[in-house]
Amino acid sequence: MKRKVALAQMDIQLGLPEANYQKTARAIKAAADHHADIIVLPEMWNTGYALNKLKDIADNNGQKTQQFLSKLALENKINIVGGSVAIRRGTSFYNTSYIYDQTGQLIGTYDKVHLFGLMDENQYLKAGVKESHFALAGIPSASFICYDLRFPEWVRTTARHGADILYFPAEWPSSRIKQWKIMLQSRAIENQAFVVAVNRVGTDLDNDFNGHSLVIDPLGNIISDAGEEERVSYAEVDLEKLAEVRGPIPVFKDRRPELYH
Ligand SMILES: NC(=O)CCC(=O)C(=O)O
Repeated sequence: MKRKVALAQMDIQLGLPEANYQKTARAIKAAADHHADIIVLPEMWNTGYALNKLKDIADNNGQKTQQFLSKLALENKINIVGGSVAIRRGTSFYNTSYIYDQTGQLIGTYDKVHLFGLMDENQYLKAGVKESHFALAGIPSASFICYDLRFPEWVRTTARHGADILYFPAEWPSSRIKQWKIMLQSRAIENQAFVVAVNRVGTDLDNDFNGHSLVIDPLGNIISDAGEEERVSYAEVDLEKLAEVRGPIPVFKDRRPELYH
């Protein structure tokens, strides 16, 4: 089974949701025109890291984003891993993913579990507490958000329930892009899964972002690197490869969880 994945490596307008919704809609339509099965968006694509303005610009209960993604998924017959958006739920703010299938049904949600202090998330956001599992385009999958990448124990905790593709939407600054690549390759190898990771480009008040959205196979080979420009990039994932990798080295079967503390 093969699937074409589109990676929306976008610039994000800081604190300007309307402009970002419009750009995201264009990216989703472009991916559908290229006959992609799945499109993946970056982290916090509605607001960027305008965290001190969340009271005014966060999406209330994620309602606008949910309607927007559902409609675009259905109209364009495309599966959407909705990166993440800043939302308000009750009196708290979250960094939240919504995942839609191509009929416009919400099939997964995820609140970022590990908040990134260097970008002040811990001052403004509440952390999630749950794993995300979903079957998208017929593929058992799991999603994380950016800094979650640095916690292999969390990725493993989720992946051990079975995930053929691990999604990592991000706003990962260029100063640490070497670490981004190495850790994404590591998560792919150790979990014997494809990794699809979408980073933004552009700048905000504190950071420069240079993309390098990646698709990585279960052996850690980079299948596609979107480079440093704003673009929607495409890659094909061949799920047959999973059995070839997992058969001879069955790491999930060989785990010794009784020894891990
Ligand atoms: N938005 C994020 O979570 C950034 C994480 C990051 O840059 C890191 O180095 O980790």
